[in-house]
Amino acid sequence: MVRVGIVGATGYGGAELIRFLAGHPHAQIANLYSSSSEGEALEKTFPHVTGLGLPLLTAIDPVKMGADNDVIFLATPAGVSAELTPQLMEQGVKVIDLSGDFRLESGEAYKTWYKREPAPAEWVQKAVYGLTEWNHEEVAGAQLIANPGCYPTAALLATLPLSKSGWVQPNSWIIDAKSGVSGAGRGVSLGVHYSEINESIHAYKVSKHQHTPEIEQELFRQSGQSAIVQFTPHLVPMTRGILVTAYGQLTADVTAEQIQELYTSTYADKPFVRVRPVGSNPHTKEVYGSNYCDISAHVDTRTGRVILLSVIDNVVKGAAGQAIQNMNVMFQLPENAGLPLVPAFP
Ligand SMILES: NC(=O)C1=CN([C@@H]2O[C@H](COP(=O)(O)OP(=O)(O)OC[C@H]3O[C@@H](n4cnc5c(N)ncnc54)[C@H](OP(=O)(O)O)[C@@H]3O)[C@@H](O)[C@H]2O)C=CC1
Ligand SMILES: CC(=O)N[C@@H](CCC(=O)OP(=O)(O)O)C(=O)O
Repeated sequence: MVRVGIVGATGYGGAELIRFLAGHPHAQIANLYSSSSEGEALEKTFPHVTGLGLPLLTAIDPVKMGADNDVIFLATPAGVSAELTPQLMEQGVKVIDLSGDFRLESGEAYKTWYKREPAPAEWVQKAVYGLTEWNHEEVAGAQLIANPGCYPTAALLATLPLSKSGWVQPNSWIIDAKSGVSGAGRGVSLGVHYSEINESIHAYKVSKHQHTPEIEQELFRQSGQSAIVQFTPHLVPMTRGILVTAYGQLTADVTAEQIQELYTSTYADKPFVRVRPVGSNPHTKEVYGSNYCDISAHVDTRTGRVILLSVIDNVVKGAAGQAIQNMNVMFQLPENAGLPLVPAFP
């Protein structure tokens, strides 16, 4: 059994890690760490985990944590893992970071978009970007995984096959995205106050969102062509789910059926990407609570654009589910071990 430690267990990412790991056939929750609730039972924060026999929350002590776990998930805010990770890795333990601290290769870019100091470059270099479907081999050999951001997961799985094919002008991508409120985490603020967001929708961080350079970096890494993307996130009054609508200018007369064929073959052996029929419109509810990313393609012959639709559950494929998928690959376990295959519907 893989011994798992979770830092940030009292947050949404932590709660979802526990939901999947509690039923994982090859992993056991060995330690739960908290910076605020040391000595408490997690049931006090999350009654929904009552009866799982979880360990009590203990204090974060990076010097001890390496020996007590085979892998540690860091489901913590930006800046925390930059500090903890080097100390943990020096003890040989594997680390899967759900935050953005190790995703951007450029420290300058991190500073610009996250508005804080980057992790030391020598540690950032050790990180493998954990978009499992595209980096399987590197993930298998990694000690440190930078788990992708929620929006980049939905956007990259949708745009990468076409970016690589050369059928779309690289600088033409426009990525319009909508997210449920759990994407902002469990912390309370006016921006997620029920009466301010319910029955309303708004864009935020227009042209300034920290996932923009992450999407551009990975489009370049996988396709070899640099791309400047226009990315606009929106907050919608639902709990979970992301819908990405990606528009790209086609360079050739390509039909939706040809694009469908490209996507079907690209993702043929990938258990968590479902290519939906040409012209269909996936709903976030159809992946709710699951690790799936569902993608469909439309072609508008009038404008010469492809329109890709991509849906995920932000806390699952966008965070905890993908993190466990990466753990499975790192420990040579079945890629879907512990991850539910059928979404909760309705
Ligand atoms: N929610 C989502 O859909 C997604 C989130 N992410 C990223 O994953 C990470 C976790 O997100 P999420 O679970 O939503 O966030 P939450 O705010 O829900 O939880 C974060 C947890 O981190 C712990 N924490 C806070 N400050 C510190 C600190 N200084 N040192 C150690 N631990 C701390 C807290 O637990 P305690 O007080 O017990 O220590 C808290 O419960 C974030 O980086 C987020 O950006 C990525 C993709 C999607
Ligand atoms: C709805 C909402 O607020 N979503 C968050 C998701 C980003 C996130 O989780 O942060 P990192 O991926 O950078 O760690 C946001 O837009 O900032």
